[in-house]
Amino acid sequence: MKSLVLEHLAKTYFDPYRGTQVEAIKDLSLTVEEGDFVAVVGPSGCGKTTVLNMIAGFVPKTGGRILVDDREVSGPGPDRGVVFQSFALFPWKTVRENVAFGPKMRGVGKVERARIADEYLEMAGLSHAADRYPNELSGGMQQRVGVVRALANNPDVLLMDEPFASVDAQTRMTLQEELTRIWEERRPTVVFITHDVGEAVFLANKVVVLARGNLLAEVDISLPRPRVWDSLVHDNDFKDLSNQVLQLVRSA
Ligand SMILES: Nc1ncnc2c1ncn2[C@@H]1O[C@H](COP(=O)(O)OP(=O)(O)OP(=O)(O)O)[C@@H](O)[C@H]1O
Repeated sequence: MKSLVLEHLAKTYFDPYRGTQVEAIKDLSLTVEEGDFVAVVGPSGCGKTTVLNMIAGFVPKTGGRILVDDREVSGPGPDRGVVFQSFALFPWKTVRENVAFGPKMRGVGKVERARIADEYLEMAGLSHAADRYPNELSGGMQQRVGVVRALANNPDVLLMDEPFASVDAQTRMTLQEELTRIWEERRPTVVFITHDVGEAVFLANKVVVLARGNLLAEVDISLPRPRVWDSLVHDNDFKDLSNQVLQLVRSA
């Protein structure tokens, strides 16, 4: 089953400062199968965030089609969950209320949405923080809440835009391992944008390399799971794949 299909997607911005058009995405076609984990990499300005924002429905496309589960996307919707670099949690709500917010918007009753929130919080090792407020949590914990808040909505596609870029290196590795564990357990369809080639290869089943608004390459990552840094960091296949993707990004 195909969860997400991009067909000849294009985006041209108007740059008001220069008075010129910017072709951010030229002609991009891509299929993401249900339950797949795709990471998108490429040099700064190649159009990664533009693609994600078009899939999310935040930025209107200027050409092509986006299909989620065979339905054409025309704006934001609960079928697509988004996790940003900034945590974007509601500061006046507890962690449990933040996670329960999506189910609440979908009309899920109070008892059931608290149950859903507690289930996801337990999965992310956050049960102890359920009654705390976001400003009482570390950046890494806030980002964990951001991830499970998006998952609790049961989206068809989870869109992640450099979600771990603003936490320290140690926390980032822990979050990457947790995300792979959660993904293996729930198998959501994920599109994950990152600058970090190692992160992309560690997390994904497929790495997509963009270059100047076009698809440059798709690299299958068939490393065994579960993936943990302690073993992968010494793994020759991991090193070879990371080098292959790095060369592609550098040639882009
Ligand atoms: N709102 C906008 N108006 C005009 N041009 C834009 C706008 N947003 C992005 N662009 C341009 O579109 C191109 C792609 O930008 P985008 O942010 O999608 O790239 P990116 O690969 O995500 O970059 P980075 O890795 O630096 O975040 C760039 O040339 C950028 O300057």
